[in-house]
Amino acid sequence: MRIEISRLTKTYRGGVRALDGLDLDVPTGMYGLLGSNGAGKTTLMRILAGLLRPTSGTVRVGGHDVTAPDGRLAVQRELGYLPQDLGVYPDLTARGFLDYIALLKGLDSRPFRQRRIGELLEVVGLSDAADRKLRGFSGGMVRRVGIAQALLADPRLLVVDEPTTGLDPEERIRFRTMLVGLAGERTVLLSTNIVEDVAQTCRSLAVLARGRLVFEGTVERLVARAEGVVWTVTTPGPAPSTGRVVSAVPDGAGTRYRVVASSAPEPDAETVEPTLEDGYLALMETARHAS
Ligand SMILES: Nc1ncnc2c1ncn2[C@@H]1O[C@H](COP(=O)(O)OP(=O)(O)OP(=O)(O)O)[C@@H](O)[C@H]1O
Repeated sequence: MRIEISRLTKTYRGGVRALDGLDLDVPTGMYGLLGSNGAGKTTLMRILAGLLRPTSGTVRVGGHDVTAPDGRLAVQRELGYLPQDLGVYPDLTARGFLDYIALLKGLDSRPFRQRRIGELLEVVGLSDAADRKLRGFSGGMVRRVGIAQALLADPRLLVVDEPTTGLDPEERIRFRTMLVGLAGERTVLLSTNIVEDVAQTCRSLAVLARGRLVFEGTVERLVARAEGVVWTVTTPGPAPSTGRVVSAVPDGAGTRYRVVASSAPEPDAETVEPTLEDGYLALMETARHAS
């Protein structure tokens, strides 16, 4: 299910311009949306979900215009949304909570709800915990309940906003692998500020900075942005003063620095293969200097 965004602007009351003339096409499959804090990701997700009106511009999801009342209803039927701050009722069980949300979504038939909820608990790997109260769930388990509620109406578009923040490494990996499994025929739009999550799950991505699109394309293309500008150097002295230090690891009597810089940060620095994180940092450096 394709998302077509054209000249999208959102200015909040008070004057903050969260989206500034955004043009973006999102294809079917798993798609990453990266950006630092305040870049406009949540604003975009909320507009897609029909929860927030843009100031101007158009957003079409599967051909329906989200900004028109008819279109918004059509899109809401096709879209599942996991917000950053999904509130759950700690005294409900996972099954009870999903049943409650299903009723709110208008799934009136009890046998249908029971069957659907059973299937979804299986999909998100929570069948064994289905009748436990949410109070005792880990962060990753709560997010998986969140995905299950987003999938209740079997949407063709799944929008997930920073779902792995605060999860431990194993939960993060399990969660993002589950998202890949859900992509297939669906579009899964994964908004995050964790570069590694996109590197491990998406073929293509967009990067936002201050409400503008600063990159759109494949993961390989963003990695290539850092070709020839990632260096390592080991020194007993302080960190190199040019470029952006990506990592600093104690190494013998000194420290091994990984640096993104347009020229060698030290005479004996050597270039290394870039990662997506390096590509992202190189891009952000360029975007910062351009503004
Ligand atoms: N309701 C609001 N009223 C006024 N300004 C807002 C509101 N919501 C967001 N903003 C501002 O809009 C900008 C974009 O915020 P948004 O939450 O969309 O960014 P984000 O990329 O999701 O950030 P984060 O990664 O921190 O969640 C920020 O400057 C933010 O302070």
